[in-house]
Amino acid sequence: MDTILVVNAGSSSVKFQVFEVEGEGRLWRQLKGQIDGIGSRPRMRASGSSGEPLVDRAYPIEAIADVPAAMSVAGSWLRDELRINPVAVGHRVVHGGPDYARPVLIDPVVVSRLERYAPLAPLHQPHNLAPIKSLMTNFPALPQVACFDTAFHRDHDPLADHYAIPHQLYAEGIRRYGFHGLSYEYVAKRLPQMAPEVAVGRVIVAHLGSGASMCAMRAGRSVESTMGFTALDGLAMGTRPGQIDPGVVLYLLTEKGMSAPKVQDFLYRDCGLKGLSGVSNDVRELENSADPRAVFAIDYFVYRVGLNAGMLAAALEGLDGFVFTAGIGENSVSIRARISERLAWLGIELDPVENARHATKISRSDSRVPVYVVPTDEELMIAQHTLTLLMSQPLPNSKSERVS
Ligand SMILES: Nc1ncnc2c1ncn2[C@@H]1O[C@H](COP(=O)(O)OP(=O)(O)O)[C@@H](O)[C@H]1O
Ligand SMILES: CC(=O)OP(=O)(O)O
Ligand SMILES: [Mg+2]
Repeated sequence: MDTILVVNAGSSSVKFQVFEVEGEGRLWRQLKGQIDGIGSRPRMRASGSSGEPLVDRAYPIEAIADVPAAMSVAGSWLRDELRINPVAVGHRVVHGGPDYARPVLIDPVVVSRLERYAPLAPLHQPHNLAPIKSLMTNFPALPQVACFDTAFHRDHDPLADHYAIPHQLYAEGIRRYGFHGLSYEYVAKRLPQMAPEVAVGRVIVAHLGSGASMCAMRAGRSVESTMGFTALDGLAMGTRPGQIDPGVVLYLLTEKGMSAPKVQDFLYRDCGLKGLSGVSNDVRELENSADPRAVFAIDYFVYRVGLNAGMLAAALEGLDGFVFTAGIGENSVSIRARISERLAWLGIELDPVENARHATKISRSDSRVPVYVVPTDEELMIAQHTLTLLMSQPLPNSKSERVS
């Protein structure tokens, strides 16, 4: 059986899926799993093709202290316990820089180019590249494909992807890229099946996870994003502040005497919900906490989502639909309700019963703007891109020939 393994390292989770490749390029999901709660309550869960549980293990916080540790636990489980032996591996790589506007078959030149973007995504890029490099060393003939978070946003109008800085810096790659593109691409593919009349219009998609951003889509194409050059911008996140006056960064450097690496660590790891609450980066823990700072952190998150939705509605000059996705967007009934309340002025009216039962459409039938919950599937997008690239390439090993 030919299988494709997909690896998606986020900021608080490692997600993986295994797909069987059938003739004529069809994919069948064999296994879906994740280690989430990294930094709070690590837990590995996976299920098989019919949703049957394969594993459910909780770990002490220090047993899986970071993403590389999670990667190694998940890798051992797939390799040693399940004996997964894929014909290709597809990876989420957060930053494609100015070079990569679509998925690419990985070789050493690609890896060294992608390493240049590690400073632009220090929470992700090194973790995305580590398994690629280790598989390349141990299985040099194994095809690997990189799929980029930035790619879906690459058609932005120059007005949207420039900063107001001299053009020379844009040419050097200092641009507003936008992230979470694989998630938005999945939603853009799924929405026409659910609500074709909405999908052709102006839609805001709120990807609210540990990293969080929103995308303004017109007819399924990204026209604006809350994230920019790096995944620090926009909404407040688990450990990142979101939009912050660059003057604060200058102040930390010049007046507080923090070194540049210290400021980087601070902005990526100690701010956002974690910094504001002093309790946790994990929304589940904040929702269960009575600490006023935890309450404030969620209030802040909701407020900033509302503000940014206003900005994206302005970019779209109106709104025909709103979508929640990712860990918080798919699961938190109360945050969805509170954000929707803030967006009443845009024509959003939630149906509390449908919201509470996590229905696909959670707005009232008379809401001018319909609201949907679309569970994202970045891994499926990666598997599809990987297969498409495999089918267009002559492959080195015979086992993979059937795919092409
Ligand atoms: N049932 C839930 N209720 C509220 N928040 C949840 C729930 N499940 C997950 N989350 C939140 O989703 C976030 C993780 O989302 P996820 O999309 O997996 O992030 P990432 O991919 O960036 O690691 C965490 O803040 C977590 O607390
Ligand atoms: C880009 C980004 O923030 O990703 P994640 O949400 O997976 O951390
Ligand atoms: Mg994610």
